[in-house]
Amino acid sequence: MSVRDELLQRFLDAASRGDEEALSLMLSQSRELLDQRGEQGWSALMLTARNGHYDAARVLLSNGCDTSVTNRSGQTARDVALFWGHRHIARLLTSSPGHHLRQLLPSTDTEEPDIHFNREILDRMSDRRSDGEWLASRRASPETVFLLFHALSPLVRSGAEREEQIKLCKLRSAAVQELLTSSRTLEVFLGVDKQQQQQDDDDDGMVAWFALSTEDDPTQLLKDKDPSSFFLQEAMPGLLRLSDDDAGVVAQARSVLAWHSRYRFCPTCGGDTKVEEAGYKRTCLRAGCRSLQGVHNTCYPRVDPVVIMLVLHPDGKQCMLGRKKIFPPGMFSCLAGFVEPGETLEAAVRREVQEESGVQVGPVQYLSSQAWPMPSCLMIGCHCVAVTTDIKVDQNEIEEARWFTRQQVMDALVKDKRAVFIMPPRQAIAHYLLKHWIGCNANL
Ligand SMILES: NC(=O)c1ccc[n+]([C@@H]2O[C@H](COP(=O)([O-])OP(=O)(O)OC[C@H]3O[C@@H](n4cnc5c(N)ncnc54)[C@H](O)[C@@H]3O)[C@@H](O)[C@H]2O)c1
Ligand SMILES: [Mg+2]
Ligand SMILES: [Mg+2]
Ligand SMILES: [Mg+2]
Ligand SMILES: [Zn+2]
Repeated sequence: MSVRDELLQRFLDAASRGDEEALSLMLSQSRELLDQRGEQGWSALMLTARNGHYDAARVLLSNGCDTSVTNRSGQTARDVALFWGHRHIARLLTSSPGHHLRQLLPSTDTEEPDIHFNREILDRMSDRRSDGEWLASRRASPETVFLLFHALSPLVRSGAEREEQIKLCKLRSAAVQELLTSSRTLEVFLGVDKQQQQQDDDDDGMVAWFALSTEDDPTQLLKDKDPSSFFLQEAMPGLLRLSDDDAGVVAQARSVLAWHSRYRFCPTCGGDTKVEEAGYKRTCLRAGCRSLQGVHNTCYPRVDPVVIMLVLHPDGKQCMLGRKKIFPPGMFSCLAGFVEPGETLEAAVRREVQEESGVQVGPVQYLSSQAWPMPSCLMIGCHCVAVTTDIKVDQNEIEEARWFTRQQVMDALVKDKRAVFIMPPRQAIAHYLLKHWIGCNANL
């Protein structure tokens, strides 16, 4: 008997005996044993079904075992379980493949999280974007709010309540007259204040917000404005210091402005473009350009979908987190990656996890999303369950990845002195994915 045959025989014997520990141990060393069949064409799952070993069958299922495999008589493990009267095992095997892994996913019937960048205090009123007359009246109104940006950085001042907090400078019409008429200014209509709108549904009562991006020398500009104001230096972590209300507006404004700065010329023919729809469209000026026919998505602000996922261990007790070299020391976070063309979210999750950690993923479940304006990502937050557990990181993308227990995540969350890692900041959806997983455990 070859070494391989001997190993398989030992694995099948463990299944016949219902020895869960031996099964788990052998699978952690050689996963390919999982669906292999012995001399009679019987797989380990069929043997647990034959002998009524419910827990051992669960171990095999939680490792992603294939329930559709048949023996030489064409019976599946479920057929075997029914024949020998083990109805509870038959029921276990009736569920769809991956059912047991799926049970490890936390519940999704929660409120939409109010995380940083996600709050919408403005009604975007896209139907007004082409209403020149209305826009002009809003521009001239003394109530209107103008946010100033330079090189994608908003004009801010230090918050009064907490030192680390910063506030957007909300300028009025009189303060921006010169900027409004300058060819070096780009204007984007952001929307109208929702709260105000509820109180007063008259058109003139609406408080409109605009973003103005200027190419003028910022030091010169600041001289005659509020001396305590400044253009925020680093987007990260700078933008995380904004209040939730301000952050939501900046997510919208900064992403649209970033698109303008990257798409000045027509991506189809390289021609000059003009800005339309109050900053929401760039149209090619070259007659006959293909971008003028049909809907061309390069004419509109772009969003890059990114999947971000908390990978759960098949034992349900651990999760995988990784570190990029640029992270602050000690910080670990969820893996993430850009969705590629022609890919579903689930496929993107599986591919990115496999690329970055070498771990294979089974079921994937969407939880919630977050706007991430650096420059224009949409973070799509998911939980997923691994079907393999050996980590082999791609050093180009990730410095290190590890499995952490629930307790270790709890310790990091409450910043306990026993904490072995630092959580991603509360403003990141990664933080929320971790918190949600922890929260779903009734024992904690
Ligand atoms: N909010 C959060 O909690 C959070 C956490 C992690 C990452 N993020 C954001 O998600 C983004 C993507 O994560 P990642 O860097 O791990 O992605 P990733 O794993 O796909 O790797 C990024 C690299 O892939 C390449 N790439 C492939 N497609 C790309 C595309 N469409 N645009 C740009 N680069 C592309 C580039 O070389 C880039 O350096 C990050 O830039 C970051 O801003 C947010
Ligand atoms: Mg990647
Ligand atoms: Mg990545
Ligand atoms: Mg990628
Ligand atoms: Zn063109």
